[in-house]
This record gives sequence, structure tokens and C-alpha cells, in this order.
Amino acid sequence: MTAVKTYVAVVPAAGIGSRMQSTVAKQYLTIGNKTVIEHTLDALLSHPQIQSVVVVLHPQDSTFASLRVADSPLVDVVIGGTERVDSVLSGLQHCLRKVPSSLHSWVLVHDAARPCVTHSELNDLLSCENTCDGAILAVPVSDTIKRATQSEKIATFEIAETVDRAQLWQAQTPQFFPLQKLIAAIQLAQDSGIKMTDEASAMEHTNASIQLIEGRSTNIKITRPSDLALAAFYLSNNISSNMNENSKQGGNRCSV
Ligand SMILES: Nc1ccn([C@@H]2O[C@H](COP(=O)(O)OP(=O)(O)OP(=O)(O)O)[C@@H](O)[C@H]2O)c(=O)n1
Ligand SMILES: C[C@](O)(CO)[C@H](O)COP(=O)(O)O
Repeated sequence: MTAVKTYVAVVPAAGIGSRMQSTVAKQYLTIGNKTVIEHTLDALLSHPQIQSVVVVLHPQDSTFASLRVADSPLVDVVIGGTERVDSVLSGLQHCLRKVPSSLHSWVLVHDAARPCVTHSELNDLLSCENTCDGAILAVPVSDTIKRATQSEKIATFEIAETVDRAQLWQAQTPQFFPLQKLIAAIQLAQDSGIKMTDEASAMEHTNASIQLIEGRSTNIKITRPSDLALAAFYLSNNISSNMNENSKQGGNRCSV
């Protein structure tokens, strides 16, 4: 039987969730009997091809250590930085320090705030290794897109133009790249003062061929208050599909 290739996932979880308008950081809000981050880590660690995760925490995070998942041998913790990209880089550099031979291995980066990712989407993404220079989950834009302009009269926004959406996709995570190339690309982009809101932004400056893998609109990033109820609704369906898929694959992982 051929060995199943496994990967490390870096999970940026060092944000403060300001747009959530909650006193609790959104990764620690609860859905059902678990926090958002526990749902996310369960979705990742129950996939047979995800060997471990590196969770990147805020320097003042005093919550994660109290979660049962924090005791898992499959979970490493590092401290993040001011911007998401700084946190991601911290996680990637930990991967390299821990396993120097993983220099050319591919790595996943997945937002802690995206708990609804399914094994089916992970399978589609992981199958891209070596067919391109990297791949991300994304969904084609379905709404009409307007470019906004701040109106002088009142502090609102007005339509500046309608943007052709034929070639517009909404990037999600996980994003999947060779570890060493991603580290180098992020460091080069940072040195060049390039703003990065995702990993692909950095790799795009290395003329890498990055594949858009059509994911699902249910793989939402919990960002604003209304997203929590939506994620809870999706999770009430996704969990069963992940467990079914995991057993289908003969997965050897159960939720931690
Ligand atoms: N300095 C940062 C900022 C964000 N993140 C993580 O990156 C993911 C996506 O970021 P976002 O949705 O923007 O989270 P926040 O930065 O917490 O939200 P906000 O921008 O509303 O403050 C989240 O899991 C968040 O915890 C991180 O690890 N380090
Ligand atoms: C990485 C990401 O989730 C892709 O859509 C998004 O860019 C994160 O942005 P945020 O402002 O850090 O939430």
C-alpha cells in the first residue's frame, strides 16, 4: 500500500477580531460545544493527510492553553505578530526550525476563523501538489461588484464604477505552497513594502503559477457578528460530511 503523503498546517490565530465587535476574540467564540478554533483544528486534524498543526497565537493569548486540543501532540504553538502575514511567517519559520528537511515540503496555511472547511475541499487542494507552484481555495464572485468612492457630502460611500466580475474570485484558505519558497516570497515582499493579506499575494510577485481551486461558499471566514450564526448553520451540516469522508478514506484520525 503506498504511503499517504502528509502535511503540516499553519493556523494563524493571533488576531483580535476587531470587526467582530466582541469582547472575546472571535477564534474563542463558541459554536455548539466547541470554540471556533477547536472546530477549525478538528476539521484539519481529522483529515488523514494533515500530520500536525502550528497554531500562531497573540502574545497575550491566555485562552488557548485551557483548551483540550492544546495538549495534543499534533499541535505546536508559536507567537504571532502585528499583521496576519507576520503571524504566518512566524508559523512557517517554526516548521522549518522543527523539521529542516521540510524545506521543499508543501505547507498549508488556514485561518483559525474558517471553521467550516471540509475534507472534500482539502482533498481538492492537496491534489494540486506538483501540478503548479501553489494553489488556494477560492470561489468565483457571484454578486455584482462595485468600486466605491467616499462621498464628500456625507460620510457614506457612493458607486464609482461597476467592476467586470467575469475574472474575479474571492480567495479563501487553506492556501498551499512549498514551505521554503513561501518563506522567501513573504520575506522579499515584506522587504519591498508590499502589503499582503494572503500568502498568494507574496507568491504572485515571484511569477509563480498559482492555481485557483474552486471551493465552497460555506468556507466562510468569521469576520463580522452575523457570520457566527451562519458558521453554526454550516457546521451543523459540515461536521457530518467530514466524519463521513474521513471514515470513507479510512482516515486514522479522530477529532482531538
Ligand atoms: N496579526 C494577526 C492578524 C490576524 N491573524 C489571524 O488571521 C486570520 C484572518 O484574519 P482576520 O479575519 O482579519 O482576523 P482578525 O485580524 O482577528 O480580525 P480583524 O481584522 O477584524 O481584527 C484569523 O484567524 C486571525 O486570528 C493572525 O494570526 N495574526
Ligand atoms: C487570507 C484570507 O482569508 C483570504 O481571503 C484573507 O485575506 C484574510 O484577510 P483578513 O483581513 O486578515 O481577515
